[in-house]
Amino acid sequence: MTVLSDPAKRRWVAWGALATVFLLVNLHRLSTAVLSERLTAAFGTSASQLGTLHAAFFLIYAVVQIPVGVLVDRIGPRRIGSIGGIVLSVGAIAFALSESYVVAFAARALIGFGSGAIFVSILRFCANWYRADEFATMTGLTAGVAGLGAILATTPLAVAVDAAGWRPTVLSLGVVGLLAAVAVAALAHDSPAAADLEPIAGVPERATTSLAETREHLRTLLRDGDQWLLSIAFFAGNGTVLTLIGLWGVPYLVVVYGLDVTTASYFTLLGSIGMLVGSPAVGWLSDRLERRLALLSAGLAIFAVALAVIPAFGRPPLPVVAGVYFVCGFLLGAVMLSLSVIKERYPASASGVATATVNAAGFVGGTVLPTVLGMALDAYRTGDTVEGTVVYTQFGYRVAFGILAVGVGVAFLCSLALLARTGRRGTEAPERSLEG
Ligand SMILES: N[C@@H](Cc1c[nH]cn1)C(=O)NCC(=O)O
Repeated sequence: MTVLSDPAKRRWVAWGALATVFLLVNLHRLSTAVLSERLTAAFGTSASQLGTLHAAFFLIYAVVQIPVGVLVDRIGPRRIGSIGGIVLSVGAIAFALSESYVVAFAARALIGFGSGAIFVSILRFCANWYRADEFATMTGLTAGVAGLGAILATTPLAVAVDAAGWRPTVLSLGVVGLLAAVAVAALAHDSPAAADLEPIAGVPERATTSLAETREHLRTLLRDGDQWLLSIAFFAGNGTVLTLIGLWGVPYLVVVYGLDVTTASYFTLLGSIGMLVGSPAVGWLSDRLERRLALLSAGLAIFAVALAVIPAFGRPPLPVVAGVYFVCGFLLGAVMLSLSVIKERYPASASGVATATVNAAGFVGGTVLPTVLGMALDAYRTGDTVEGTVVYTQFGYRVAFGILAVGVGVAFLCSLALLARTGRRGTEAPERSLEG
């Protein structure tokens, strides 16, 4: 048997193609920090226009999650994943060639639109090609790819942009994306049977989902208390990491510790490294221990306590801050278990829409929390700027990080409520549940 005809090997090649597209998603979504000066020079953007360009991606990404989940269940991850890859790559090419802010904005929106299709397609692909007790590992590995993308979007992207210019760099990413999307179409069939391969032991063949079934799944999800608890936990956990690593983690260090932006960004890099290692590690542990909710709860408890160190002390020693950033990135791995929990609460035919619903909440968190923190910090402006960063008082940052710590604390309480509800119900999940 060759790599392509052995289903146990073929799934890794196909996952690799999907993961390559997801790596590009993460590079694009976090690229604005490195590109900011060039974009300002190219389009004459103001700070708020640049912020809008960046935020538009996250908003569109969150909005398309549930429709993508529905489509992935009905049409399959191969078509939706490859179309998403093509759309985001065309968006990247258009962005690289754009001559005005309006065109650049539309192109960036297109990148967000196509990108929104990728992660949920990968999860549905994994549900169709991997056993239930491999799902958290695969989700964690995929989330680890996001950590790698976050790392590549820093110094490596800056080096490439310095060497080749921003337009050729983004153009090249677009071309690589097109090739990866073609690889997805060629390799990532919806199931082993769809690829004319033998079934994989322990992986049932999935039927496609009818429109009536999809409607019923959506109705059930809307009324499902477990879904809301998981979505709140994911809103706070995922939103906090996006806020810390993506926005406010650097200005806090610049203003409160007087670090320069480059040194401060090493700390957020530690957070991304935490994400890269923590997501696969926690996913793997969850599959080995056959525990989801207990690990989600323990992870959220440590996450909340670690984060609370900053508001509690205001200016803890720098190695402690480094540890906090790393731990927050690492424990995103525990937060990602929410997706395995919701998948196992629903029949296989709903795995796309179920995971998409919770993932959407995480990206609403990534859109709302940075703004909430910005509003809180605005109440504590000093009127000065350091290295182009607006200065807020140390107390302002204590309030801001306090909001995040309380949010993750609420997520922890949600996980406890889920544990209690699950304990009361016993093992009732329609699909195989790893936890009673
Ligand atoms: N690991 C997350 C992405 C992330 C980065 N910072 C905070 N969250 C992930 O993979 N999420 C799923 C997705 O759709 O990107």
